[in-house]
Amino acid sequence: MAAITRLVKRTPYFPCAARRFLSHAPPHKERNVQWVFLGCPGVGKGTYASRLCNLLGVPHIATGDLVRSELASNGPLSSQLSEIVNQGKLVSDEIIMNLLSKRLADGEAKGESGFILDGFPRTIKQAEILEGVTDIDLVVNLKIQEEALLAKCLGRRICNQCGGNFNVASISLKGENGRPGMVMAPLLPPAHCMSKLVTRSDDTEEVVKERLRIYSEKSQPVEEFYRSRGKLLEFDLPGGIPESWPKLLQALNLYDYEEKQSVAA
Ligand SMILES: Nc1ncnc2c1ncn2[C@@H]1O[C@H](COP(=O)(O)OP(=O)(O)O)[C@@H](O)[C@H]1O
Repeated sequence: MAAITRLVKRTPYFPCAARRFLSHAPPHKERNVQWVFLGCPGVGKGTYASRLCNLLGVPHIATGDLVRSELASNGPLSSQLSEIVNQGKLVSDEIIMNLLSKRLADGEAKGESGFILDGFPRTIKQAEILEGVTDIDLVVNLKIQEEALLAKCLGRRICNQCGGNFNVASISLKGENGRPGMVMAPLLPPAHCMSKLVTRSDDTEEVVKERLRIYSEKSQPVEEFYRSRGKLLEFDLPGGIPESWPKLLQALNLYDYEEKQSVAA
């Protein structure tokens, strides 16, 4: 992680300069996982990435969270960011690299190692920068049927006290033309969060549609970037968390690992 932090700090967005630091990357076996989660808005990247981070003991670094906390800080970037995010557009690579660099440096100071990145990289340029500074072991591309994405974004609720993510959408898609049906039960908060639920300002129908459009234009090419490097694991979510979590662990060869962890706990 030290190498990526150093690099991002010194050369926020120049991939060529970034490559010079590659030799500082720690040897593969001596470090924790360095994974990336890709997927459309609403697919559940945050939910599954944060569960895996708890299991593996690595930080969950979501660039969307970094953007939202910068926004909430009312710092010099706040009004610019608020305009971009509320239109469903992407923040510039330069701003994202600076926010990420700061997050990595803070984590490094606390002794963090490894990571799961969620929502980054989102453009080919970001993927190239990342490739120039560190080795990504695996990229998980989460997918669900397109019809569910909008409903999942509109149903998303966040507890403004504990930060927990919930979803009030109840999704039921019929199977057709060989495609299986899918049921996703709402993910309801505990009673003490109920009165504190808020909706993200960019989770409106108009903005979600724009985010989905931008995903297919700017972020889908990132899937191909990793596919061509043999790093992409495609994972079709079969339903909600109860069905999907065990299958995801199997796909990642972590099923036994989770059992051992829960026995040890
Ligand atoms: N890697 C990134 N590059 C550019 N903008 C980003 C990036 N990550 C997050 N953002 C900004 O933050 C917003 C929210 O991101 P995120 O929470 O990942 O939402 P979602 O995946 O649900 O669209 C994005 O719409 C975008 O404006």
